[in-house]
Amino acid sequence: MTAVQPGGLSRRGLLAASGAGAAAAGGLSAAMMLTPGHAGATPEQAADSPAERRYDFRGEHQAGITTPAQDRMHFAAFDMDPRASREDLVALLQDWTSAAERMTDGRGAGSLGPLSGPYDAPPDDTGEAIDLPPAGLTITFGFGSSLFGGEGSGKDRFGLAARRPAALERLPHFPGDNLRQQLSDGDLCIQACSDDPQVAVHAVRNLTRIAMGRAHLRWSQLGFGRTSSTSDAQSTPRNLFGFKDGTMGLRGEETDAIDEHVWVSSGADPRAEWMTGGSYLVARKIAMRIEPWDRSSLREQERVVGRTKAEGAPLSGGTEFSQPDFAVKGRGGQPMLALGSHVGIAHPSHNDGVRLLRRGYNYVDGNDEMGRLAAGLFFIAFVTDPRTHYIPMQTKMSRDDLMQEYVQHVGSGLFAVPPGAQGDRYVGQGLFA
Ligand SMILES: C=CC1=C(C)c2cc3[nH]c(cc4nc(cc5[nH]c(cc1n2)c(C)c5CCC(=O)O)C(CCC(=O)O)=C4C)c(C)c3C=C
Ligand SMILES: [Fe+2]
Repeated sequence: MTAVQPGGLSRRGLLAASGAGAAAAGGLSAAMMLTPGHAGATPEQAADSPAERRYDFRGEHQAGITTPAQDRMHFAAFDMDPRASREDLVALLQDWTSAAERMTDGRGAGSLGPLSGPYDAPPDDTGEAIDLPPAGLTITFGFGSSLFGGEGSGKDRFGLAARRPAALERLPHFPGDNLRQQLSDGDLCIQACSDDPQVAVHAVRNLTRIAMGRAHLRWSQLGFGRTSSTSDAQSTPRNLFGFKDGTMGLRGEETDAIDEHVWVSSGADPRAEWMTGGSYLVARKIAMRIEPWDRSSLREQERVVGRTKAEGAPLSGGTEFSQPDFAVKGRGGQPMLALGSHVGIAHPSHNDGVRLLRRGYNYVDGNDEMGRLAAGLFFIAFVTDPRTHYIPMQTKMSRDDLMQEYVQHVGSGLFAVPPGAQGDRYVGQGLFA
């Protein structure tokens, strides 16, 4: 996904152009006072300044997948309202498409903006992003299996059962899972990522407002501090265990590997040809047992991860980006890098060559009544097929991963992410053709 030249009227431009305070005081529609023009970044600034960076919403694939992972995330899952029809669903996706296109371009969610329109009506944007550039905002939409009805998901309310992808089943129960229904599943999902948390929250808030009467929030999660790198240009961040995370993640620049492991190819599922160019989003809310971890020795922590805490190098030797060597033996003939370490379990050589495009975030939801941090990792991966690229690896992890002692999966969701909306199409339009 490339950063694009800004177009249209930015939020900052809107404020400047509208003379909003005066308009409001005089009871005028500030929309009438707008003049064309743009006060946003030049392409050079867009390239140089993370705050001014913007990504085109439209394209072959949805943004927010191979886009360089931003630092903040707001993820939200929605259920359709009980009385909503297929026409309501289509209209919602059309409205979400136009709002997402506007907001990722740094404009308000609606055409009038936060300070315009009839004085006696609610503004079509909530306003907390006035003056804020998009900071690389991407908005990515997905469909949950319950949207399609049939096969255990109830009535086919939207006439979609025949087009449900075979890969879009509810994820199975894994040993050790302690899933809460109020943190799992959903008919629809939105992943909003930005380098500014207020911009990501503004996007989800406005999309939720737009959905009113058609769909409602089921659960949501804020994330800070990416735990992955999806571009060669990014340095490796650290997770809440204090380890570098994302060293071996798939990078957007590896286009052949991305085609193989991330995008759904034509012919992959005759029933769901509409998914060509799309992907599957696996979301797992993973609580981390921070206090026991903090009381464990550095030796134990490195043994569990399989990498050094300082540099993130495999325990078999080398530097951060050296390949692990599981044959290297240490004292007493024991492998330097335990096969049960997290890296040992997850390495492609032990998973039929599978690689994941991970896009997770740290989270802290305050603390529990015992004074323990309610913290963890909101794991997101985009995969070509969860049946080959997630379920087998998670099955092994939940059984054999040394890290399992320090984590517990509490939320879960699998969503079909349609290809990007091109031309004047709306996101997911192929599903309704
Ligand atoms: C099923 C997939 C995975 C889950 C769930 C998962 C949770 C999880 N991971 C860490 C920390 C690290 N993971 C690292 C590497 C790594 N993890 C997965 C998959 C899952 N992780 C993969 C495929 C890999 C790459 C393996 C490889 O190719 O070698 C690392 C090492 C650094 C890196 O390569 O990114 C760390 C650290 C936590 C804390 C966590 C759940 C809370
Ligand atoms: Fe991992």
